[in-house]
Amino acid sequence: MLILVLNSGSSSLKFSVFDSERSDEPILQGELHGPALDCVDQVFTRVADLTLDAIGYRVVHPGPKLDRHQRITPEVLQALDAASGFAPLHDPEAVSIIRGGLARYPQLPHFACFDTIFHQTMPTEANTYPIPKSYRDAGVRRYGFHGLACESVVNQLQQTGVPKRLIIAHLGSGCSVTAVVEGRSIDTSMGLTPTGGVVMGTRPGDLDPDLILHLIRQVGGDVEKVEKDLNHASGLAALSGLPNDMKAIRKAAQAGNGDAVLALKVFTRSVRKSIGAYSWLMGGVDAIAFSGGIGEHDAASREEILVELAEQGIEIDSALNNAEQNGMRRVNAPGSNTGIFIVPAQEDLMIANHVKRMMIEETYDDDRRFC
Ligand SMILES: Nc1ncnc2c1ncn2[C@@H]1O[C@H](COP(=O)(O)OP(=O)(O)O)[C@@H](O)[C@H]1O
Ligand SMILES: CC(=O)OP(=O)(O)O
Ligand SMILES: [Mg+2]
Repeated sequence: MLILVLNSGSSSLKFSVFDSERSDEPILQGELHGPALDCVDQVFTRVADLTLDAIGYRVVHPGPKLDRHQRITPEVLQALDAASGFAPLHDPEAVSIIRGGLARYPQLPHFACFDTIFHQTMPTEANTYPIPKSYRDAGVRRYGFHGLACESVVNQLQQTGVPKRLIIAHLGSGCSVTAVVEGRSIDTSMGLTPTGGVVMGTRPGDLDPDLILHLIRQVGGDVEKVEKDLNHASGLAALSGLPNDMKAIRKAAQAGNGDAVLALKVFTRSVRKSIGAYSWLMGGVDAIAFSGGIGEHDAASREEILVELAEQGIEIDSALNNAEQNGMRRVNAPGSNTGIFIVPAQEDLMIANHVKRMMIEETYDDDRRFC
């Protein structure tokens, strides 16, 4: 079964093709940057010779109504259009990519897999905001994102046994920290939207709520401008004055650029605070896993986030942390009570697995209908 997976993140369109009966390794994979529809056209050219069986799309925010990964129908598309305001950096592009896919491959089944599903195990006290009931009744709650990435981290850690109390720091263009107990999300830093939580590439993370009202007043009530500034022009990029690229920001900081140095300090401090809070919440932490472009590749961020925690039993091994390696690996010092892992996010494989499962379930349902 050949499954094309399209993962549109805030800074890239990643694509993979899996031969799902044969291997967990994709037969084709790539990453494109630029306008979503140009990127998706390039993907369709690259896969033109393949006989695809299905397409799976990553969608960040499904809105309040869709509560499972599912086949894309006109009703699902309508719900996703309505949800676009919840994730302005992600959903409009994902929906236009889906429409491009439906137009190019009308005969194929298309499936949407959501970032939120993994976090449905959060207890009510974790997903409830202390705001008036009328808002809560209209779907205003913590949803949590990067769920497919978190699911893939948990799956990969199964090789060595999933630690009971795990914290996942998914640090990519968007960044989040998730507390996981026995493989299930119990709390996560992103909230109603993927703009909240820890500091990110172009997003600020959590802010004083009245700060946002203050900004809106400051620009004469122009909500769209503030929304754009908070999603596209904040975070590491705003503080450093550089593009949203950790490699460039690190290089500038090493060359003595004070704004870049401050940006990195604000970023690593916010992730460290979030890890600390979840460790306290769980009564301790057995393992910390870093994933995402920064989490996987930026050794300095990992080191800065976990510096001087040896007394708390959390100690990174500098040589292991700086070793040029790929794949899942353990980088804690031998004496560290807490395991420290680098785990590549495999959102694409999770989507392919869900698509395969949904296709099998649909066949089974069809069989039953024929009985
Ligand atoms: N080798 C590297 N060293 C440091 N940072 C890296 C490296 N590779 C990627 N990154 C950073 O990872 C971030 C993008 O993460 P990624 O997970 O790919 O993004 P997306 O959220 O779009 O999926 C960028 O800040 C990028 O600079
Ligand atoms: C939810 C989110 O922020 O995703 P990404 O990191 O891919 O932009
Ligand atoms: Mg991503």
